[in-house]
Amino acid sequence: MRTHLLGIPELTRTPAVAVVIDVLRAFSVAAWAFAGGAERIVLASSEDEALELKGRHPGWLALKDGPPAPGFDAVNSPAMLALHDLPGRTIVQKTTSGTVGALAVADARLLLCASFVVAGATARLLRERGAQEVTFVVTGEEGRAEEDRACAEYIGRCVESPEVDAEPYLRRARDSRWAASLAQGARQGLPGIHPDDVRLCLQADRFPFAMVARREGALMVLRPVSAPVTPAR
Ligand SMILES: O=C(O)[C@H](CS(=O)(=O)O)OP(=O)(O)O
Ligand SMILES: [Mg+2]
Repeated sequence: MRTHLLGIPELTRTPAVAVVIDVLRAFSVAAWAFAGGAERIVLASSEDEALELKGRHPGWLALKDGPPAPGFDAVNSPAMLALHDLPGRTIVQKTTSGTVGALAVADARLLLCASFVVAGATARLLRERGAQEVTFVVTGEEGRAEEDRACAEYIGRCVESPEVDAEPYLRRARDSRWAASLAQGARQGLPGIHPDDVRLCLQADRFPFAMVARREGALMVLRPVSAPVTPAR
């Protein structure tokens, strides 16, 4: 499988197959939300759109990154999201990097959103779909975020090999600038960051599903899709 790692500003055309990576924290949060029973996640293009959707659908749960904000129910923290009643819920998510990256490749034929916790399942789905060429959108730090690059490289290796040691990739993510920044934010008690967030994000293959984004009417919707276990190439 041929792979390309591109930052959001480097996207000049829509790839046929795109895997949008945001380890810290948007697509780890999304995975934990599905594991907690959430039905779907609507990827909003702006905070205003998220609030407008929430206004029209009061049962939806509006989530944004940064500190808690008026009108929003949740923050972009896997640990704090677990405190909400999630089964069957629709979440509207807007973050600085992850959701922006997904919407930048919304017209891809196959669009997956991924992080370490769904990495193995993402690789299995790519293998099942016979992907020959994949563009990984490295959402953090304009394509330089080490936690996202490590995750992309791990998924790429998992497509090709039956057994890949996740530890070197996780170590790169643990040593990343944004992991350190979140850990420091947690120590300082900054709102919107929980001390368990980095640990919850940096677990390889925790969940058996991949996450597929598709247009559903006017909305871009992310849903979990079970990924069958198939032999590596
Ligand atoms: O909430 C996060 O961890 C980040 C915030 S920022 O982009 O680093 O300012 O958002 P995300 O879109 O999940 O990377
Ligand atoms: Mg990020």
